Amino acid sequence: MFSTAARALASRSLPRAPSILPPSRSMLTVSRLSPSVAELTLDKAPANTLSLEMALAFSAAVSEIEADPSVTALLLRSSSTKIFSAGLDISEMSGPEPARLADFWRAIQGTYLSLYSSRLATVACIEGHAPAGGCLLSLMADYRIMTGGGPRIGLNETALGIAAPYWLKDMFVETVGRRNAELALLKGTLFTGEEALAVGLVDEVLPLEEVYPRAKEEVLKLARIPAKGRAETKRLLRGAAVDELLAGREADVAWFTEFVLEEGTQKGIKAYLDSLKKK
Ligand SMILES: CC/C=C\C/C=C\C/C=C\C/C=C/C(=O)SCCNC(=O)CCNC(=O)[C@H](O)C(C)(C)COP(=O)(O)OP(=O)(O)OC[C@H]1O[C@@H](n2cnc3c(N)ncnc32)[C@H](O)[C@@H]1OP(=O)(O)O
Repeated sequence: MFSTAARALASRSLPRAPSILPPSRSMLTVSRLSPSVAELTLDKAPANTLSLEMALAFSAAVSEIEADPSVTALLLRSSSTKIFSAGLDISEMSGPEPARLADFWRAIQGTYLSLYSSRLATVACIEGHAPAGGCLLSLMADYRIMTGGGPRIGLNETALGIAAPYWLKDMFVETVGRRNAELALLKGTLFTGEEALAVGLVDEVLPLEEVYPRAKEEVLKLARIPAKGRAETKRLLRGAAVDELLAGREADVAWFTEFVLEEGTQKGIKAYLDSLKKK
């Protein structure tokens, strides 16, 4: 839906190095809920983490769905009801090879550029946990429906000793408002569904068994809204944020790689990864 030039710039900046594996579709499945509604299911056990390959596969799948003019809406979900996505694959950032680390971040930027700027009506069906990069995936959708009670969602980067990039922080601020965002980002809060609803991070909270049926109902409803007006409205709402990242993409890559490669960050990442594995 954004300008052809912006699109071309976005795709030209995606990793093209021969060392990068082609996007694998085994981590994702794409199906149809109706002739005009696609369903994209994250299916990378055990936690739907965003590795380089997963991030590339995600953007490629969104672009392919968008390229079909008969599709007007997209439902994003996970094959697991326990974990929507555990966020960035931390092993990508532990002792990384710098060129791959830079490609990894370009691919993460690419997930944002593909879905946040999509002409499609998008609904995130969040049945399980969605911390950090998992929250990022859901924030890019137009509407979020989450399970109440158990799973958590939010940007917990600060609690991990890191910071969310400005474009993720901005999307969070746009969604929950400045003060709620400051409180949550500075503490690294992970919200229950009910708490997330109270700050506007999600739009509906339901018992697990009702989340997917309701998400389907909503996406089928959104698919009926006239596509052109909706796409232009999304461009007016989100175009400036997307263009800002497109213009400063490599500076953002430099920020991320420098931060991750620092000795202190590396120690923290290794300790966190070990703690996850020992759980
Ligand atoms: C550290 C980054 C450094 C610098 C980055 C700088 C800027 C970028 C900033 C922001 C963008 C976003 C960042 C992120 O997304 S960082 C990742 C944040 N994610 C988390 O903190 C979640 C970690 N996971 C969990 O808390 C739990 O797994 C969860 C509650 C989601 C589910 O719990 P459950 O008990 O059901 O499963 P587990 O046994 O814990 O996990 C299963 C399996 O998966 C592995 N796992 C989980 N999460 C990750 C991950 N994010 N990366 C890699 N691996 C992960 C876990 O170790 C288990 O593996 P195994 O023991 O081998 O089965």
